[in-house]
Amino acid sequence: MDVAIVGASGYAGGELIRLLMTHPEAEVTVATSRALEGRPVTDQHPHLRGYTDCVFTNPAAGDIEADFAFLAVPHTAAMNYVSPLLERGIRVVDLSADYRLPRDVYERIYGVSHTDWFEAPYGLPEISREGVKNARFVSNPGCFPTGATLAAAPLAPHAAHVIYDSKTGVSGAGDNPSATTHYPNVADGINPYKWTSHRHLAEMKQELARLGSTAACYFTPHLVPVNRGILTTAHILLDEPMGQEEVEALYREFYRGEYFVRLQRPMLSAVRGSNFCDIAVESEGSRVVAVSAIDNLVKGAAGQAIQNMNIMCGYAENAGLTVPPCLP
Ligand SMILES: NC(=O)C1=CN([C@@H]2O[C@H](COP(=O)(O)OP(=O)(O)OC[C@H]3O[C@@H](n4cnc5c(N)ncnc54)[C@H](OP(=O)(O)O)[C@@H]3O)[C@@H](O)[C@H]2O)C=CC1
Ligand SMILES: CC(=O)N[C@@H](CCC(=O)OP(=O)(O)O)C(=O)O
Repeated sequence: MDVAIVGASGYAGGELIRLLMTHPEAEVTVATSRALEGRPVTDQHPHLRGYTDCVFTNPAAGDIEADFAFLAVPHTAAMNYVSPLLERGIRVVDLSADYRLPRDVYERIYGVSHTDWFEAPYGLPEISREGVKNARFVSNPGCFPTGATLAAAPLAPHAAHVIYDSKTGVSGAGDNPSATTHYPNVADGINPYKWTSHRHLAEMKQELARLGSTAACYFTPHLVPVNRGILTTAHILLDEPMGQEEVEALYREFYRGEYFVRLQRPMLSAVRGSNFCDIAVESEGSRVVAVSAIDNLVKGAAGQAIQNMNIMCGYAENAGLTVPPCLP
């Protein structure tokens, strides 16, 4: 199957190329970048030298030739590609935020008008796999909502309040340098940002509701001096107290058979480069602390997008996603 990656020069696009190299059914035949048109992909992604001869191109949306396309471009850019691709029979996973929320919520939170909105399945397979099967278009979740929702999901129907506290690596901000990501501003520090107003909060609320929860939901992210990974501590305040054994049994049952969820002590280094989400829980009665670790560029972006492609196309769900993590 020929695969196009739109936005292939970015961090998420680079990860799509890397991971798809080991996919038995998919081959990257189109890698787009406006700024790097005509340059070898390995100029931007030198770690892939020897693995690909691809050259960046810059086709119009209606001229992209492929069986499947990933959109790894910023929100507001993705919405220009979806319909032209679908109209030509190309299946699509969008990694941006453009189709994750109802239109009015999206427009309010992102402060833009959506020019091509329609409802799309939300591709967090461990929660909503059925909607992804046989879909022609899937919206890939945000990185924070992925780790947060997976941490709290088994307890969602029993929760009165869910407070997510996340630590994220700097690659979450993409490869465009800024004052926020400038080395001296990140190194040796832990910086909370958007304490009560991060744009991913709406997605977190949406996913708790999908799980049958009426819990109030709060979220504060922190930038930490690591390249990759999101560690989320979910404080789940329960309606009724629950003991440790009961909580552990609930998580084991909820995630039974889920290849990408491992119930073990979460460490960013133990999931790095992989599509795993590691989760552990501890109960103190009416509060359960659930901690998850993901790689923001893999389970939080490119890996989950490939997982969705696999489900959409009927491939093994872990095809192209079996390379072990790279601790330390
Ligand atoms: N980084 C992360 O951890 C995560 C990212 N995402 C989402 O994935 C998408 C990509 O993120 P990331 O890789 O970090 O971003 P980067 O900034 O690293 O890369 C963006 C890519 O999109 C291209 N691009 C930018 N603007 C446009 C445009 N208007 N039209 C077409 N192409 C464009 C860029 O190349 P060029 O300018 O040369 O065309 C580049 O290839 C974003 O929507 C992001 O929110 C989702 C989850 C996690
Ligand atoms: C460190 C950092 O800046 N992280 C980004 C993560 C957002 C992201 O990746 O965007 P998606 O909505 O596509 O998931 C942020 O907090 O905005």
